[in-house]
Amino acid sequence: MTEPADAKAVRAAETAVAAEAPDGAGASIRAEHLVQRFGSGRGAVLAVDDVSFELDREPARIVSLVGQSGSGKSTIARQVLGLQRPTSGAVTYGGKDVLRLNRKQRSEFRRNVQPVFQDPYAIFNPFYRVDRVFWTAVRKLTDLPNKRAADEAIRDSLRAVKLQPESVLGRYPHQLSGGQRQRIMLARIHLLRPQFVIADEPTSMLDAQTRRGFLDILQDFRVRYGITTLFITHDLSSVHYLGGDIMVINKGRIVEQGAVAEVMAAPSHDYTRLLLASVPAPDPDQRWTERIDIGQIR
Ligand SMILES: Nc1ncnc2c1ncn2[C@@H]1O[C@H](COP(=O)(O)OP(=O)(O)OP(=O)(O)O)[C@@H](O)[C@H]1O
Repeated sequence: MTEPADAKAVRAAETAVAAEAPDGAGASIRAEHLVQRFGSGRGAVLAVDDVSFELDREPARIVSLVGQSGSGKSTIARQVLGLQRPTSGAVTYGGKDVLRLNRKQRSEFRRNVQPVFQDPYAIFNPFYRVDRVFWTAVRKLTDLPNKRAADEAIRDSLRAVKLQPESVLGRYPHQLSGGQRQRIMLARIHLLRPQFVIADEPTSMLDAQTRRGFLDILQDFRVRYGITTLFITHDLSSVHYLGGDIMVINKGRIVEQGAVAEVMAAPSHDYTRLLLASVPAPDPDQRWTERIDIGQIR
């Protein structure tokens, strides 16, 4: 069985050695003129078309990347995580190309930039208890002094995302709900305290109440621990709820960006207006599912 791409990404994020990881304070992530072309000739797809942006640490922010299915969002997430080599352009962390980091810098990057994906089930190995997710992270990415301290930290992290340690530890992934599995990934983030979270459609499989809880935790992490999140979604209701900044992507190009409140109040691009018009209400409990016709928009 081939390993799911998301599991590979989390495993890659765990190849760091904690002892080697300096704190990288103040480092920012920059996407510089990213282009991604898949295939060649008539079948070629231009998935990402000259995309640039910066994710700062101070102040910590939530930056949402919003667009329809196929607009290039996941490709950008993979580029930012160093999992996809751009056709041209680069992603830098602390001023260095993420694909050209030396061992020590890569270790720092892997520790400080953590992914969260849509389907946490793909991350878990069904044959192991969920505890393993934490113990692998503890072993590879933290410098907790002993087993007891690690166990306490894991339990703290579970409580921080409103999970009862006793009701999840010792269980297998299939014995938990989708919302619980996704919270476990948040608990893992809480344990690791990275500088950045790259969250690719993390809430699209969750019901309304669980989704709201998830968004509240991301916000809490920003305020409490200064974690900046790139929140990738096609759900404008969640973006409205989160606030912060928004980048709107259409056919691989960022067509509009700015503060969520401003862009939503006065969108300047036709595509953003269409997206907004299709939202039933700016409330994460009312999910945005309608398909819109973007054929005319450039
Ligand atoms: N490895 C690949 N090989 C070929 N084409 C690809 C590959 N990955 C993505 N694409 C294409 O690139 C375009 C952008 O895909 P991407 O997954 O980045 O979009 P997305 O906005 O994340 O979509 P969704 O919201 O459905 O996940 C799509 O046309 C997709 O088919």
